Amino acid sequence: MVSSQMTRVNQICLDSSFLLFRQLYATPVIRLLYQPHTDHELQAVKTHRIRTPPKRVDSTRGLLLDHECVYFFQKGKIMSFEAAKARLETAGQSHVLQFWSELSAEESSALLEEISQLKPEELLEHCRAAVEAASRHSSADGRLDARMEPVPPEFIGSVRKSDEERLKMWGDEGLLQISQDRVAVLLLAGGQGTRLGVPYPKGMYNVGLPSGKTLYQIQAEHIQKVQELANLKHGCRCTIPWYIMTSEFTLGPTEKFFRDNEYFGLCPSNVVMFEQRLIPAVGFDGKIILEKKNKIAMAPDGNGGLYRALVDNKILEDMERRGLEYLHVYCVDNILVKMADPVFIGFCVNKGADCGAKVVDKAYPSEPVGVVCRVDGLYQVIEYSEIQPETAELRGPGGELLFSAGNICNHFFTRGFLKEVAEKFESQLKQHVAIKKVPFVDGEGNLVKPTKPNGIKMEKFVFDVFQFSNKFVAFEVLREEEFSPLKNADGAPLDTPTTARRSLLAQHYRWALAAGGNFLDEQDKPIPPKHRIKTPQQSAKSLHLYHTLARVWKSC
Ligand SMILES: CC(=O)N[C@H]1[C@@H](OP(=O)(O)OP(=O)(O)OC[C@H]2O[C@@H](n3ccc(=O)[nH]c3=O)[C@H](O)[C@@H]2O)O[C@H](CO)[C@@H](O)[C@@H]1O
Repeated sequence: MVSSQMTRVNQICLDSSFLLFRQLYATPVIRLLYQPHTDHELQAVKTHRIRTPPKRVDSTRGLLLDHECVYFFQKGKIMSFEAAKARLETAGQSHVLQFWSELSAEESSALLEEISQLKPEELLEHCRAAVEAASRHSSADGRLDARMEPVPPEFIGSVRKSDEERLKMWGDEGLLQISQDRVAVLLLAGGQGTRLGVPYPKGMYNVGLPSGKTLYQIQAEHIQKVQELANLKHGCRCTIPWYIMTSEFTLGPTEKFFRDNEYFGLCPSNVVMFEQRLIPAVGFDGKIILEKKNKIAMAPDGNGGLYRALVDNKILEDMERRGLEYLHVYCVDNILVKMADPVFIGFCVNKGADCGAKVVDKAYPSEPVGVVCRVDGLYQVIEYSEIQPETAELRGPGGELLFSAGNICNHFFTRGFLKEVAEKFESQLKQHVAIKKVPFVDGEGNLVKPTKPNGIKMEKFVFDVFQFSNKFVAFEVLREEEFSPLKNADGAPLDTPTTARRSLLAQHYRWALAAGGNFLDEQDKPIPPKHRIKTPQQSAKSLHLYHTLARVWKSC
């Protein structure tokens, strides 16, 4: 059995170091401490005839060698306790190993694995930047309000203000690009969804529709429908690949959910899941927070972690290999999201944009959506948590909100632009700071749930690349057709499962009416069209537009 007094703890690579190790030490018996679960590990077990453990499954990734050394896999690097110690010392974080002597073999290997993913220089810089950002956070220095200006109207396309012919032209362009396999969608699904409060990824949520469909299923079916429309119009068999960015918290359950549901009819090779990085939470003293004796408090690096994850996981190469030129990036929780929307894609392509954002008219000044605007002449989103209430309430000459372009986290990027961002600008992306209550272990190893904020979490935002664009465009869409986010649990006034469900049902009701449908009651008597299910923002003008859009989609 594993001795807790380990003499050596090392980390090896399955591909080369593993074999080297076998030759050097001529170790006859190798046993896994956990059930292999990735293809890579299963393959290694077969190739190297590693003895798998009895039914005991550990969360650690370790190999037990018969002379009481614990080795474990980690992407080709070798890490010993000494190396980990040196690494942490360089970064001023030696306290991470303070409980080392108390850890079991499994616990220590898990901690080493975590440390092996942190580069000392980056860690040092991360902790320094976190403390600096936190001190700026509480002062007014970093505020951009005084330098904000609205997006000039000529840079905003609008469903509301465009005639049927123009919408059709954009829709046709979008479908043409889709039919030529040049368009993919990318879902940002690495967030922890803390506000909704469910222990599984948000995309698996069922808002209580009569069909019982989850957000993931609705999205998968949407992809299929757009492919079908393009195929019908152009007589082709096109594919819209679906990239899904997850994090350590969401990858496993998301993969399983898709497998269990047979990818909702999509071809698994066209659903590409990858993981964004996690970064440590930092205390106000610049020290990494330990959430367990052997576990650093880690969180995803924000949805702007996308750009690093695209490189880490070779997604841009995958796009190039598939001949993809345009990417529609969106967030997981908007039940009305129109993925690969031909009108939006066509609009952006037609304008020669390398970067674009869908927006809706903000419903009220304090609505929790970012606003698309310009700061010192560059396009930017100022997040709802970073704008001052006085600025959000500013009004133009006609009484309309000055900063009304509400970001709905629907972005268009060309592959060329993403490549440029990844190569040149990723490291310049702004770090946003959130001061949070982060549970931690105290010096005696007791778990403490803080009553006031004690930790700094740093995040990058997906829209912070707008400033690097050569041609940015915004596209205003109808809220009632395209935006109903699921953020909070039922009981909250807005953005709940109930509001999401109602929005989708109301949309389908309008579509049925627009298509000439009638609704019958239980006695088969026609029910007069009900306008009371309209969402508050609906107007007679937008009702007209549903009809126009329905016609455009039908004719595409
Ligand atoms: C930073 C950002 O985009 N903010 C937008 C986001 O705010 P909001 O605060 O709602 O952002 P969320 O935290 O829900 O994240 C948006 C999306 O990013 C994903 N995610 C988040 C964190 C992470 O590390 N990895 C990751 O993939 C989430 O899973 C989600 O799909 O949506 C609102 C509309 O609903 C917009 O008005 C906000 O401007």
